[in-house]
Amino acid sequence: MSIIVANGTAEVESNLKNILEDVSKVSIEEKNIFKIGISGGSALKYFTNAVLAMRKDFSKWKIFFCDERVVPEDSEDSTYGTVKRGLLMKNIFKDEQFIKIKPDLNASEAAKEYIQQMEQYFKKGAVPEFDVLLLGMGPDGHICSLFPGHKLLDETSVWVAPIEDSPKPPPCRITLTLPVVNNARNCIFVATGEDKADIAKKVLIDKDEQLPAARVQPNSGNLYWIVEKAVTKYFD
Ligand SMILES: O=C(O)[C@H](O)[C@@H](O)[C@H](O)[C@H](O)COP(=O)(O)O
Repeated sequence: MSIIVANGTAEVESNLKNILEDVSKVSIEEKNIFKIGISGGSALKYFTNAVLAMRKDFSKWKIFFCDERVVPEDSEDSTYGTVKRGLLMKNIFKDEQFIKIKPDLNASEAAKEYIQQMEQYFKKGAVPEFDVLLLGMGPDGHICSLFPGHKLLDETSVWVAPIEDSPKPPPCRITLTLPVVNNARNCIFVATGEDKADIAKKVLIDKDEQLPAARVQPNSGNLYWIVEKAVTKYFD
């Protein structure tokens, strides 16, 4: 695990940019495609700024969602909608580069349909191997839409699961499951702000596996934590 301590959010973004440039280059050289899963919240903002600073050819990128809220695309809660209102409109990506949910379905149908879309990009019968999963961590230690104490944390039978009782609104979502998260070639967390200091200590120092973020332990991939200095306040 690499913990990268950044002085401020601009340094968070530049570290993220550097890692994404390196790993996307390797993936495209090896396989002619780069498959990344992105999260909502502040991670999405840092992703957007890192991408805007790159000024490169993104045509080989395919962008998936680590989780998504089952809401219409024009809702402020839609992660894809937020991307669409930002990066797409700046003509950085084409709409077809995004693998997105069908928001008219219910959560259960949307999760199944998302798996079918993923099957076009990952080997059938094997756990999908993302090149990068970009993860945020909630103040309760959640990742994707996998919340502490929720039964979905133990879900191993599907790549993508529905959730209809998310403790954080909106309640209906789909989420990658932990076996998929841990099979990624690179998991990159971004965590900023002093309000993440307490939970970051529990996850990174105490390694409390009740917390979803502490259960991100890639099988053979790399794990990066890009954290602002304030997040490491209780590390000593
Ligand atoms: O679907 C969601 O509710 C968010 O995407 C959520 O999972 C987010 O990633 C974390 O809460 C961290 O968000 P912040 O970094 O903004 O605190």
